[in-house]
Amino acid sequence: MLSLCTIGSTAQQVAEAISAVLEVETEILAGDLTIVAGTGKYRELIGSRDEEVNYPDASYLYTRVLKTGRAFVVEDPGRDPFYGPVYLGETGEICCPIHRDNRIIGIIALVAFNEEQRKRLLQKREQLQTFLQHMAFLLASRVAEMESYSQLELTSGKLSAVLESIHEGIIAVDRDGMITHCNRAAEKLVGKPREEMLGSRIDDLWPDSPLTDVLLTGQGYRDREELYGRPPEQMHLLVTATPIMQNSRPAGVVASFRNMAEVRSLAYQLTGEQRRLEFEHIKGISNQLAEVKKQASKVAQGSSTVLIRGESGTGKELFARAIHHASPRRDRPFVIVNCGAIPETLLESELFGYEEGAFTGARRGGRAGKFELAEGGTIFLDEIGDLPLHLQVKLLHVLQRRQVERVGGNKVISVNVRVIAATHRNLEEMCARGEFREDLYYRLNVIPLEIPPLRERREDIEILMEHFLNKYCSLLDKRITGFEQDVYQAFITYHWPGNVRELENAVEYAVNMEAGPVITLDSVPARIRNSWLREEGAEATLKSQLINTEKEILAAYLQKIQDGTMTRGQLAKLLGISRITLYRKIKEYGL
Ligand SMILES: Nc1ncnc2c1ncn2[C@@H]1O[C@H](COP(=O)(O)OP(=O)(O)OP(=O)(O)O)[C@@H](O)[C@H]1O
Repeated sequence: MLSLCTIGSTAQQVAEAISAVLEVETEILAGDLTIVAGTGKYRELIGSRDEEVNYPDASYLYTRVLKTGRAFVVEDPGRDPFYGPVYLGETGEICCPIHRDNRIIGIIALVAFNEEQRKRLLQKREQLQTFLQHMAFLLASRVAEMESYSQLELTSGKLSAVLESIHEGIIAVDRDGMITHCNRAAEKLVGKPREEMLGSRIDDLWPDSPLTDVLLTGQGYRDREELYGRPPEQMHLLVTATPIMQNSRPAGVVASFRNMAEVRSLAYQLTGEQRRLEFEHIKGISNQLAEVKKQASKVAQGSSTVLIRGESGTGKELFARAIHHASPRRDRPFVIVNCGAIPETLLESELFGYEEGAFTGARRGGRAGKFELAEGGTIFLDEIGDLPLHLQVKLLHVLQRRQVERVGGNKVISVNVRVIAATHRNLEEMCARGEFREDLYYRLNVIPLEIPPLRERREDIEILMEHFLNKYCSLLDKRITGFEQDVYQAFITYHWPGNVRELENAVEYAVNMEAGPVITLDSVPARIRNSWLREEGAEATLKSQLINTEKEILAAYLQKIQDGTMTRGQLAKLLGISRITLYRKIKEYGL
């Protein structure tokens, strides 16, 4: 609660006005007996404390006023037992407490310093006491007023600290649409200093602003997407507008808004794909793979469109992710659209979004497309060869103008998105057959990257096997240390039509099946095992043919030894082998 000291100048004006009219001196004291205002001899004492405070135990006059809350009249200070020291030459006094909310916050006193003044006081003592009570009430009201004002100031200070600290832009307008408040975030989003905004009309700042409707109807709304400005500087905002009602009529509107791209980016960070993928996560030691990685990391820095070609499962998506995460867009969304997996009827709205009422079942308020969701980041258009012709035209427009138009709408939304497309199909042949637009092909093929199939880089197989073995052992909580030699051979010779994806699946299968400490041929998928056994079978036949031939040759010569036409030593020499080897072979073949 504020003290009387806070209204010192008002109290002084009151004291002087009273003295001027009544021709006696006036003294006003706070609850701790500090002299707040005074006339005559008291004027010099303002700010000091009344002499009475030096007699704290005595029930002197002012202490009694404060304790009892009553008014007192002192007819003769020198003889009054409660008056205390008459140190200024007082001859008479009327004093009255100043109440505020059941508490006494001070005293107001009329003091006589000569006989004439004393008479004047005592003659009209009743009226003067009532008068003092009114003055006391006036002073107390002023203190209350000051208190409300300082509370208001405090609240308003807190409120503006809150407004300044939030990330949302805030703009408030009065009933005439004049901007009365705005915060730092609003200055940043709108791109104008607050001095320019305050006092100007919202319509001038934001033509066709939705806030004008709220002023008219008194109906606010939450989280509605609105466009601010004109392309190319147009901004896509998420706005909440709340009317300020007074006597059931809108007296103003407060709008809070955020940049849609930031909202999405936040949503992406909180809920979306977080997997960061770097080039070092793309495993392999082949020169071919190293070359593609080198090219990809070079192009990552720019924002040109990339077209990744390669058979299914070669790692096209992996490369797209690595490019995004090595690029300056790494903290923005990486959005994937598989053009081959989404039904043609849905693909358009998936890519470009739709407006409310665009078709039956369209969501209220419409929905943003993947291009908008990727704002500031990268969109990965997988299986681009499957994009229907009519969407190829639309995509071409988006790539040329960097703007999207939602299905069923006429708003044009600027987008800043890097495009990485991928396909396993032969786009040149498709162009020749008229299935793929040539102009789009050239737009996409700015930076081509070709990932060779696994069978053309067999050096990568062993390292990939070990990489996936570690991955699935930790996922499945298994302790398998490696592969049997046969399994390596089987994997290296297999033709891998499904590329790395097939290899990954094969290792996952084997880790699941294997009960021992190393992966054996029995645990690998049958198609890989059988393919290997067939190869091994072919090898075995050749070996056995050689053995048979060797056997036949040896048998023929042994006949000569039996005939006595040749000795064993001569035969060994003739065949170019040692006598010991000859004996071993005779024994081995049972000759
Ligand atoms: N070099 C590599 N190192 C580690 N993992 C890889 C590698 N190449 C591919 N993979 C893995 O193989 C699987 C298939 O890769 P990805 O999906 O990138 O292939 P894709 O070419 O995009 O396939 P599709 O054309 O069928 O979409 C993924 O699980 C990926 O993590």
